[in-house]
Amino acid sequence: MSKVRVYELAKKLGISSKKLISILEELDVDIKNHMSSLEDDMAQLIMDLVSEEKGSKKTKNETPKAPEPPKKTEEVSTKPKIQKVVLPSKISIKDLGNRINIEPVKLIKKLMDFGLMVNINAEIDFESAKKLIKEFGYEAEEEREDKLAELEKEEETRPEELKPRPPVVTVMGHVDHGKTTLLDAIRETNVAASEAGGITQHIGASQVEKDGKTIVFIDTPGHEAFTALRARGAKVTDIVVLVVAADDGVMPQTVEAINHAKAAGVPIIVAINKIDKPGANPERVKQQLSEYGLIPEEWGGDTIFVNVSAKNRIGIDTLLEMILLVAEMAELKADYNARASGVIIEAKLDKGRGPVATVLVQKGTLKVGDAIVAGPAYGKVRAMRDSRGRMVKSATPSIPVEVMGFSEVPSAGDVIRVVSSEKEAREIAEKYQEIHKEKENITTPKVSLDRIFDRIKQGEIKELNCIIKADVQGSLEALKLALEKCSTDQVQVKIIHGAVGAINESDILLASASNAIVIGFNVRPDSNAKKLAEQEKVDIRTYRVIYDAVDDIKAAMKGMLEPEFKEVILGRAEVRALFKVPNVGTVAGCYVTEGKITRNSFIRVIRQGVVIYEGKILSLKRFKDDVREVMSGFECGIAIEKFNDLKEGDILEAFVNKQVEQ
Ligand SMILES: Nc1nc2c(ncn2[C@@H]2O[C@H](COP(=O)(O)OP(=O)(O)OP(=O)(O)O)[C@@H](O)[C@H]2O)c(=O)[nH]1
Repeated sequence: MSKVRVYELAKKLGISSKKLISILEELDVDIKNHMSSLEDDMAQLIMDLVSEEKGSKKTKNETPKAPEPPKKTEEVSTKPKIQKVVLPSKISIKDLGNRINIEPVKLIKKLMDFGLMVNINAEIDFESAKKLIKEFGYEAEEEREDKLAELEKEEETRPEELKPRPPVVTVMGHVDHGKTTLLDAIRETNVAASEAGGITQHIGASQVEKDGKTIVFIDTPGHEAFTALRARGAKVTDIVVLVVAADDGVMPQTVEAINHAKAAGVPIIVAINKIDKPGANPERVKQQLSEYGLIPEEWGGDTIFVNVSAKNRIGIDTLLEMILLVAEMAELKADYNARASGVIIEAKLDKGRGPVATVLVQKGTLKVGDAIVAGPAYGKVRAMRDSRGRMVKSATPSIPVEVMGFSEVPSAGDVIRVVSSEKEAREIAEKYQEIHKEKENITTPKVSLDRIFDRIKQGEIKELNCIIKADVQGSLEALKLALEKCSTDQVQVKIIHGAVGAINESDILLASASNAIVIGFNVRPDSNAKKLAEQEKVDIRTYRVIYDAVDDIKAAMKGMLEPEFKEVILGRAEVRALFKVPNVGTVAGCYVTEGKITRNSFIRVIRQGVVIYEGKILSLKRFKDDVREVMSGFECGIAIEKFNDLKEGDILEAFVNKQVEQ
């Protein structure tokens, strides 16, 4: 089939262009109108889908969920038996259909129910394939050629072999509250006299000793780095030290850090810093933190607070003692004799030494000479250095080491494993590369409001995690309460983070790591957050009325979310100058930074991430002429109906509401 226009295809299929356009929009196909051309394979897919739909309407007796009869059965049985199939770690929809003798179009439709839009040649991973064919009465087993799966199986814990391991600590807190100074203070006070003058190596994590016990600190402070690793599936940190400056108190990033640590289920120790300062008020910090559930022991809570001055090296010893205490209570243990594995904390290409990576061993003992694999990188441990720069021959659980000998630079968050030979390491790395090089790598969709109901039904979701960002504290509190009240017996709505301000990258990372949706009330995502959300497949919903948000959540939980209108963002422009024009009002001289602005679009005025007005365009001009649209890279004059309070630097977001056909 050659290229075909939308209206031609609609005619061929005997449906209206409007209906076809809505199908295409469902499939995320980028089309402008009924004159747009479609690629061959897309046209073919639509034809298959529509004819399948028509077919299934005719044959009413067919129950699509019933298991297909097994292809070949040795014995004749009356009950449909669950068929086992062996599948590779990646398979195309087409091949999968062939293997289980089910038309690929049926598989595509089922995937659409799961929220995945794919074409017939798209490859899905084993887990997705397994879930998919389960719907058709098949059970999938992964092909044994996947050595990683074997290794993972082998990694099952042997409780009798577990021995205590050192805690791994991440320092978090608001900007300038003293995270870096505190880490420096900890490292310096720990350098033994004999080593004085010895330079601490920054390899990504540092090891310090206290009373003969070891504590490991992650060198990059902050909750972003912590949650980024977590979003990649790596759980590294055992304890969070939350630094709060005694003269400044709880600030927005203090709250972010608390919520990121809580979402990860990691215990928090509070270090009230800068107690040397004249304005220091540790009691006020305790009071403030108690509002976030961090209640000091003397007030009947179970959070440990330590007063410190990172600058004057006061309280550091006590802090270390408290870390050891919390670690002891957490009973951190690992099997020192298991096959070694760990997480890459940091990696780089060193001019002289080639790829080097800092590894935090989590299990077993990593030794020089071990064959290793981490994502696409493999090799043999040539040499290892500890955080003091000393060459070491082995590294036990929790101990950070810089490893040399990788074929290429692995990524932070990759799991490193020891395997039996370098050959095996190479094979596993090649397999990994093969799987990951395809662009159409399907990641499991995170929670999306549209698909909530399906996932509730499948028992996948018991808690609906939400992150709320709002323009003011009052609306934040109101929305929190209103949403929490939406909880039902089956699903609990849980607000894992709420704050005032624009939706930022850290919110998206937290959502990704915790499978949460992000709700913006009168605020918008900044552009980095928007990009990251697309990449991480995080669902962002923005509202201007609390009841709309509540209605949507309720409807999604009942499987009745039927948005009548879908908002489509056309573009953004930045206000660069303002002019007062008689009979018109304020005209903003703008520069279109993204997409386009059209005369009939709606405009949203955003100031520092907060939506301050929504309305219609009154006039759109290029020089003296009224124009229908202005593309990105051009300047224009915009006046907004009934709104004159524009300021330089405001962002004007143009959008239209498209009706979604039911
Ligand atoms: N008086 C006093 N000043 C301190 C103390 N700790 C840190 N500071 C100062 O506070 C400022 C910020 O400290 P940093 O350690 O850079 O803070 P940070 O939290 O790492 O900051 P970011 O990395 O920017 O987030 C620096 O000027 C420090 O010298 C302290 O205990 N007392």
